[in-house]
Order: sequence, then structure tokens, then C-alpha cells
Amino acid sequence: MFKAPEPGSDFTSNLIPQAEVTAPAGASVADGRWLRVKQRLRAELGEDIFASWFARLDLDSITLGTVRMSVPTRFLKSWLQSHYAERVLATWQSEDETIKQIDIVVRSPVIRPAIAKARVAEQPAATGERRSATTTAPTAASGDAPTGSPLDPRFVFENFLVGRANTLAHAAAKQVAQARRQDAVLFNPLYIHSGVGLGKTHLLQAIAWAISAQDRKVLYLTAEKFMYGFVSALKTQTALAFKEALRGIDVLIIDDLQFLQGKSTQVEFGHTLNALVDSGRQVIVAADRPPSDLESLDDRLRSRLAGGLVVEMGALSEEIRLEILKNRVNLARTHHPGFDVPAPILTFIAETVTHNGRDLDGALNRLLAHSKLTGGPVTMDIAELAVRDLIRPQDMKRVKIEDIQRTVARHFNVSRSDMLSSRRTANVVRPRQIAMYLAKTLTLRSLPEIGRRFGGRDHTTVLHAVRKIESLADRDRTLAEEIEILKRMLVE
Ligand SMILES: Nc1ncnc2c1ncn2[C@@H]1O[C@H](COP(=O)(O)OP(=O)(O)OP(=O)(O)O)[C@@H](O)[C@H]1O
Repeated sequence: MFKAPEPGSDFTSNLIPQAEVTAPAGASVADGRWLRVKQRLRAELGEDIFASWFARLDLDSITLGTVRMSVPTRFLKSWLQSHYAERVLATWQSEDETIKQIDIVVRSPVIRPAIAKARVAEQPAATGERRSATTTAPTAASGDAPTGSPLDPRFVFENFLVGRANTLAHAAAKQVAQARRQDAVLFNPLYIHSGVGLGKTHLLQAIAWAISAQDRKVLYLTAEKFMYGFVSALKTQTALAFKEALRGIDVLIIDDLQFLQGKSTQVEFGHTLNALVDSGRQVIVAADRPPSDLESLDDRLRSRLAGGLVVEMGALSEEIRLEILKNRVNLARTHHPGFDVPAPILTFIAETVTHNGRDLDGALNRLLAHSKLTGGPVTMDIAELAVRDLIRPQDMKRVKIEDIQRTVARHFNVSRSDMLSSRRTANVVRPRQIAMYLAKTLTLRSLPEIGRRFGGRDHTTVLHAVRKIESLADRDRTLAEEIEILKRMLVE
């Protein structure tokens, strides 16, 4: 539980005006506040951090000045408590002065550990409703094996829409899922990466469901679950059993690898990866960035991960977004036959909610809530309200550092290799600094990573470049405009 700090600490600067965010019709006052709190956190912390740590934080209740929220894992709870408790409390207080403390709890697990197989209990349906699924979740078959992370019954191949952005990842996933035990392993490990909410978990879980229907033993784990499994096994001195159980499966699937932390856990993961790959068993990994950018991982592990097939999934096209929405409406209608969203409204959502699949789900959840609570039809007005906070001001495409270097070099008529070289002549230094500045502002790469990509420079050099360009652009309008043009060339 986190209580209010003494007055004076200020986490609420940079707030967006209340009027900008409106709760969809049918939502309660608490829901409306919760929406605004999330909106503020997203605006203040940025999309990446928000999606990593807050996307799975749910509001449970508000009683006597205490806001109770829940998350699915202990890891997430302790991370939020140690890194964001004060900020979350302050953001709540900016919405409601009577809030005195927040309480983050772990909600009951979806899968209860069982001796051999775990059963998926209640899962959110396509649009936030709960539905019971009697499907059996894949886990390793041994009694000592760690239980898998919960699987969503909707995340199967049949519900995965394929388009240009994910054709290769989908084909590789299908291939791996359809292989038989005696088949030679084609790409190992299979490493899938993409930005937030673009279908990695869906694809990984689809593989897990497909393999579990065969005679192969599959284990799907989030990196958090792997970490906790390993750490608890160490504590209870059952680490050996844990390791053996992991190495005794046919297919290991690890999601959100970017969260794998701690030297010993990484070493253990590396050993497991090697043991499985070397013995011809399949490993599939997903993360929000390519192996080369997983800076916290050790070099050997990174290169082992990069040694299989690395596939990127791009942004969802408008066409796929529309198909996903139609698919979700159909899924929801199996439980709520009265729910209908007219075609023009689906097109409107597909056009406006461009960021990721999770936001599409969010938009439909709100429409379903409206439809259930009011019994009224879903109109364009309702839809506009529902998606308002899901429209991102900066719907940036993923910009690559190489593209920045090329575009800036072309613009200033220098060569890219000069920009990466150690040359310090004025005609090269300034473009290099501008390119570094753009790399920092248009990508999520860290300073050391940017330094490495610019001919192995130190992170302090990058920081200096960023500050230099910021201060020059403050005073020099021509430079500011030039930077704006470059940004547009890269982003649009
Ligand atoms: N191609 C697709 N077809 C159908 N649904 C999709 C597709 N891509 C994304 N989605 C949906 O979007 C939502 C978010 O997808 P998912 O959780 O798989 O994203 P992710 O890439 O794992 O995100 P994160 O990086 O946050 O872990 C899910 O409901 C998923 O079903």
C-alpha cells in the first residue's frame, strides 16, 4: 500500500486539461477518473513505458480514500510499487483530492498450478467481457515442471489476421507449430519482435495452442514467469528439478524477453536455450526489439538469439485493423448476440485508432460496455467519445537509425560513412549531431545504443549532440525548420 507523501513532491506537472478526456457514455464516475488517470500517465511517461507497466493495471475499487488496483503478476506489482507508486498516487490525487492511498494487489491467477495440466479459467472475451473457457492450457507434462503462463483462448491462429506487416512471422510461426517431433528443426530459435501491441503474444500463444493439440510438450512462459520460477526454485532448493523440467520439453516459448533481468536468471536462460537448441528442440522468443538492442543481455546470449530466424512484425495496416475489429465483433456476438457495430463505425475506428491491436480491443470494449449498460445502439457519436483518448497525437511510424543517418546525410550532402567516421570537420560534425538528435527523439533507443550505431561513440557524445542541437534550434529558426522537415521526411 502506498500513502501520500508529505506535501511538496510534485508529480503532477505537465498535466493535460481535464476537459480533453471524456469517459464514454455508460461509464461510472470512477471509470471516468480511471480513464483520465491512465491518459495522464500515458502522456507523462510516454507510450512505451505506459504499455510496458500500466497496460495490465486494472481499477478494482475506490473506498474511503483508498484506490485499489490489480495486476496479474507479483513482478508487476513490485515494479509498480517501487518505481511508480508516488506518481500513480499523485495522478489519482489530481483527479480526486480525497484519495489518500493506493493499494496494488495481484489478481487471482488465471491458471491454477496443477499436477499435470492447468485449466484456463475465466478469460476476457474479445471485448472485455469475461467468459469461461474449458480449453486446456499447454504446460510441460512432468509433475515437477513449472506451470505455464496463462493462455488466452482467443489467441489462436484462426483469429490472427495476416497482412504485409506480419506475413513472414505468421508463416514461420505456422511452420514451427505444424512441425512434427521427428521433423528437422528449421529455424531455431525463432525470434519475433515488434512494437507494442502488434500481435507477438497472440502469435506465440497460437503456436502454444497448436502444439498442445499434438503429442509434443510445450511450455509458454513470460520472461517474468521464467524469472520467478527460477528464483523460487533457487529459494526452495529445487533449482535442479526446475532446470531439468525445462530441458525436458519439446518446445519452449518465452514472451516479453526484454523483461528478463538478473545475471543468474539470464545465465540460466542461456543454458536452457543452448541445451534445447543443441538437442534439436524448438525455442521461440518474442520481444519488443531485435536481439542486438537487448542491451541488458549478455553478448553471448544475444548472439545466440540472433543466430536463428529473427523476424520483425510491422505496424498493422488499416485493412488488417478493420479485419481485427470485425473478428472481435463476431467473437463478442457469440456471447452478446444483441451487440452490433455498423460498418461505417468500424471503418471510423480502423482509421482513427492506428496505434496497436490492444487499443482496437479497448475501443470495442467501450462500445460493448455502452451497448450492455444502456441497451442503446452504437452510434457514431458514442464511437467518437469512446476512441477519443486512444487517438495518439504522434502516431509515429517506427523510425530506424539507419534511415535517419541516410536521410540526414543526403540532406546535407555528406556521405553516411563520413558521418560514422571520426572526422571532425564542421560540414560533418553538424549533420552528425542532428542525426544523433533525431535518433534520440524519433526512436526509443538509449544513448549508449545510439553512440554504438554512430561509429562506436560514447553515450556522453550523443548527449552532448542532443543538447547542442536543442539549444541551437531554440535560437536558430532556420535550423529548427530544417529539423522539422527532416522529421517529416522520416515520420510521414
Ligand atoms: N494480426 C493480428 N490479428 C488479430 N489480432 C491481432 C493482430 N495483431 C494484434 N492483434 C490483437 O491486438 C492485441 C494486442 O496484441 P498482443 O498482445 O499479441 O501484442 P504484443 O505485440 O504481444 O504486445 P506487447 O509488446 O505489449 O507484449 C491482442 O488482442 C491481439 O489479439
